[in-house]
Amino acid sequence: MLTQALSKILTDVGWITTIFVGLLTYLLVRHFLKIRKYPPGPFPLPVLGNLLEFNGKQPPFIKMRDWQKKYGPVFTMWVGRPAIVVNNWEVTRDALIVKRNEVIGRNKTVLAEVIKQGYEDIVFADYSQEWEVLRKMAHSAVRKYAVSEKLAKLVTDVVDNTVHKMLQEKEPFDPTSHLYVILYNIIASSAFGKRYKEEDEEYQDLKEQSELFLNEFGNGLPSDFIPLLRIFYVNREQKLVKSVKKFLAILTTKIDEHKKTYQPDIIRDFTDALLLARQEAKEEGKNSLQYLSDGNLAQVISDLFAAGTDTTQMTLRWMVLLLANSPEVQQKMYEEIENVIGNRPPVQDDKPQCPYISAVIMETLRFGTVVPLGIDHKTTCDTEIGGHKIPKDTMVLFNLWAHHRDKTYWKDPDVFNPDRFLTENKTLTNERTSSYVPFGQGRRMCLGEKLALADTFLIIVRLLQQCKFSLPGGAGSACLDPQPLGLVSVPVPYKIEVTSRK
Ligand code: HEM
Repeated sequence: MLTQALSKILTDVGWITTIFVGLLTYLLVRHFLKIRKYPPGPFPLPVLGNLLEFNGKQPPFIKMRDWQKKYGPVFTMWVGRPAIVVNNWEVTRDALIVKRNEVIGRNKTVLAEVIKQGYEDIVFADYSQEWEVLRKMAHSAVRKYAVSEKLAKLVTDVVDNTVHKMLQEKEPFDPTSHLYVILYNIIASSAFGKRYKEEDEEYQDLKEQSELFLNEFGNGLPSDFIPLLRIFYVNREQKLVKSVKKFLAILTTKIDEHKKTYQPDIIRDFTDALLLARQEAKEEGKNSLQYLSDGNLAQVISDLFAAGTDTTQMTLRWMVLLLANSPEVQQKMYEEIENVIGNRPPVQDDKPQCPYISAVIMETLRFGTVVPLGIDHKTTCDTEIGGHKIPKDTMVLFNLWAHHRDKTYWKDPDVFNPDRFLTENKTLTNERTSSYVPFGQGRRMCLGEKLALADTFLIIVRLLQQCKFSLPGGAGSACLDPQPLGLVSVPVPYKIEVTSRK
């Protein structure tokens, strides 16, 4: 009797083991077959993929550049889904310029859906007619503003205010919050004509939402990497929803105020430019009108804030650090300012006469590469990238940081050297040199490039006309590695001393 029962249990256990081993084999074979569809890369664990390799010791974009040495310029990394990583300029050029429309989609993520709140925007919009309409409209508004006289006056005003505050600092200080006020004011003023003081409640509100977004959600939501995690992060998602709604409510109020005072022949800011585009679409019976609801306009302005303030602010953080660390570069810039501009406020037309300053800006954008992985792209059809077949709807990351540190294209890429952008005659080299992509490339390229370059030139000139930056530890004492965490490239926190040039 006992022997019979024991034998039945053993038979059952045998079945259970067989089923378990069978299931495991099936899952493993499926896993291997799935991996084989994409270019080879670091081996992904089931479910977790390669996520555990990003352990905070090294920025992800540097880790991805290092993987390139083993797997080649195009490889697959698994982050909940397969992501094709491109580290090389020739491949990027083929994918984004030659193939034009084949790798310009955006991936659907929980984060993007929360931000969009049911209305399409530009940054997170997949390749569609709606994206094309919104992008074209915003691009034209931003470009017009970048060359307007208003911008030069605004920058002088905002920077002078900040210089006054910086010079009052008694001890070495972190310049981040000062640079933030400058950039926030420039974007807020360009977007809806508002000037803020640091203590203004609305400024604090906007800043709080932006900081929350960058610090807590800048690396995405965990559920976008492992969907099962969504149930554990409900509170975090709610916090984001609350913050996004608060931010959009402020922008909607601004649009409502503008609608009451708007005059088509006096375009005061981006919001007016967007209202004009909508009015024209209505008058001309254009199809695009359906994409220009108040919700869309708020999303577009929100994009300009999100994409425009932190990027330029982080670039200036790199620049101030690099100049404090290299006094000889700072001195050459100052001499060019003295020769070309003197003490009067700078204007856009001064830029062509200042090749050295332009070279410093270009080198800072290369060296810092503040958006090192761009914004993730998605294939819009079955295509080929770097000789590998890639299915439709696959995530593609262009490692812009690796492009800027590629020894094939750059001599001593880890050295900050503005002269690399100057010819022997000290004129600026062709701005579109190979493997130079701080603003991305192709049809998804940054639409704020012109404004960012204009802002950076006007701000740094006005700062250097009045101040000299140095490091408490002296020239050459700076740490020039990016912070190890996160998807943006920012310097490790530093302190500077500022002295008046007067
Ligand atoms: C130094 C400053 C800046 C840098 C380095 C930068 C860089 C970038 C990069 C790398 C992308 C991704 C391109 C891609 O998807 O391939 C991007 C997209 C974008 N940027 Fe910028 N950006 C800067 C400033 C600005 C400014 C000032 C604005 C507007 C006021 C802006 C608006 C946008 C928008 C709307 C997109 C999304 C374009 C699209 O998806 O079609 N950016 N930027």
